[in-house]
Amino acid sequence: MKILSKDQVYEADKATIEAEAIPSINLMERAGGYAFEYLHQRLQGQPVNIKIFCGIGNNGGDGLVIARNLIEHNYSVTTYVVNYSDKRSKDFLQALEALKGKTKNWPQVLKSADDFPEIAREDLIVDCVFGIGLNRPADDWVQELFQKINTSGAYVLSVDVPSGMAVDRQFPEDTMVHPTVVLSFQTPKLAFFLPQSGKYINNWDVLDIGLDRNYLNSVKTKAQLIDKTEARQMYRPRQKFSHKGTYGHALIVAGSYGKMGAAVLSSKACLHAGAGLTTAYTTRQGLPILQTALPEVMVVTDRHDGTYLEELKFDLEPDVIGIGPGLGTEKATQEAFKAFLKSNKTPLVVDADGLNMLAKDRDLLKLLPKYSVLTPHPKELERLIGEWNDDFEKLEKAEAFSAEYNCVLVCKDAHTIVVFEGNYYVNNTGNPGMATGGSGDVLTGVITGLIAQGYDPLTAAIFGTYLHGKAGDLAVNHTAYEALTAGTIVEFLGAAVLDLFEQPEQGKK
Ligand SMILES: NC(=O)C1=CN([C@@H]2O[C@H](COP(=O)(O)OP(=O)(O)OC[C@H]3O[C@@H](n4cnc5c(N)ncnc54)[C@H](O)[C@@H]3O)[C@@H](O)[C@H]2O)[C@H](O)CC1
Ligand SMILES: [K+]
Repeated sequence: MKILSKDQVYEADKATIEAEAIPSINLMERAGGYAFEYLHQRLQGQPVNIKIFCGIGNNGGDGLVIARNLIEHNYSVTTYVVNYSDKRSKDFLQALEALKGKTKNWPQVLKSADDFPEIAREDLIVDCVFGIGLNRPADDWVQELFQKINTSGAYVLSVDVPSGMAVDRQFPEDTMVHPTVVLSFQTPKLAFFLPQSGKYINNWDVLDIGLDRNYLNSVKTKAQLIDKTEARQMYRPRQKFSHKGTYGHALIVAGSYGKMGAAVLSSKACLHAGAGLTTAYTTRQGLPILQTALPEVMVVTDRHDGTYLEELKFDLEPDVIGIGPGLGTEKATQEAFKAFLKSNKTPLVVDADGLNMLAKDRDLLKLLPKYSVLTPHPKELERLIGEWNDDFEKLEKAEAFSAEYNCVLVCKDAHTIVVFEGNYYVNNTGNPGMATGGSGDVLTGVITGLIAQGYDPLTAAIFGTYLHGKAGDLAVNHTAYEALTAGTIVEFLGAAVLDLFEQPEQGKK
């Protein structure tokens, strides 16, 4: 699904008004009308006290349209205008006139914290204070209102975006409404998926407000959300007349003393992702461990007898190499890694200590083959690209890094974002149970296994991230977040592939 930027939403707005030759108030009526229907379907006339907080721009105007529709359907509604400015948008004023024509309970104007109403737990809050037009932090007293809403315990429906959240930058934390659900017009907003704002957004829905199809179909967005529809299109079916050679040979370079589990997990994930052959390269001590844990995996070892890798030489011609899990960053390993990179031409997936070694000796970055996949978690990413001030700057820096070193950067997080050639592929699977040791090793194995089969590195990174998260989601249906382990994620990789072709159950999104 395309994730439109703020400018693109305004352009889509304009394109719709032009294509349909309608005044802009019609679009507000449509957006507010659909938002009302969304609420009405769920409320079914329940006698709940609805408090609608409106700003003075078009988001506020949407709130007034929602209020009028609710009043027309006999809901108990109180409307407030949060007077953070004396200006009013044209459509807001029109929506206000229409509301005043329907009720004697005209909106109450709030000018300071003294004017705030009580908010009860049982109330339903409709948040229309700011939409995508927010361009600076809200005034202190308006932020106090957001805090009051947040601590009320009431159900909060934010219209388009949670008020106080900017869609194209990050304001200081804790200044936004924390919604129960966001009903976003036409497109989810990128900030929903970034940790600083996204941590407050647990539920969101997109409301199709009928913006111009031609515009929506042709617009190129920097960001897109990867869900089942997108992932399904990436899947490459197995061929009838195929053999293990068809699906490639993957090499996993991983493990050291006490961290052999990393080698086991990533090799196993590589197998389950469908690589034709998987070989693990590890220390001699690792041999019995891997051979016992995974009879399907071949093992090649360092000829030394140390607790960590001292040499990275093998007499194989793999199609792809996944390198890094559990390797450690001992000097000898670092030297072996450097020597390996100097001569290696095979596509790489680099993770964990592989990334740490790259960050320690940045000259090594230039030795990476084109389109290598790097899979850093936030701390590893910081070691590679330096500190960032906010989530948007992080993405800009990641983009610059990916361009400089010609690599696919998989920025792992609750919503992992794959960054490549100026595009952001935002993953929409996964859950907090996956924040557990070894989960990253599994992702490395999956991406490596997909590249072995012939998926290009970008697709492997995006699709692998999706499958990994989906496996975690399916696994957690059988257990608590707390009890989910990396090993269980591997066990559900097959189910994640099968799920690509399952229709959603009725009534379930
Ligand atoms: N295509 C669509 O999706 C449609 C969206 N609609 C709604 O319109 C808003 C955007 O409306 P806009 O008037 O541009 O902005 P806001 O209502 O978010 O903000 C109002 C106004 O306030 C000023 N401002 C910004 N920051 C501050 C601040 N901190 N303090 C004071 N004033 C501030 C600024 O001038 C803004 O313009 C969108 O989210 C949808 O809800 C349409 O109704 C239908 C089509
Ligand atoms: K809002």
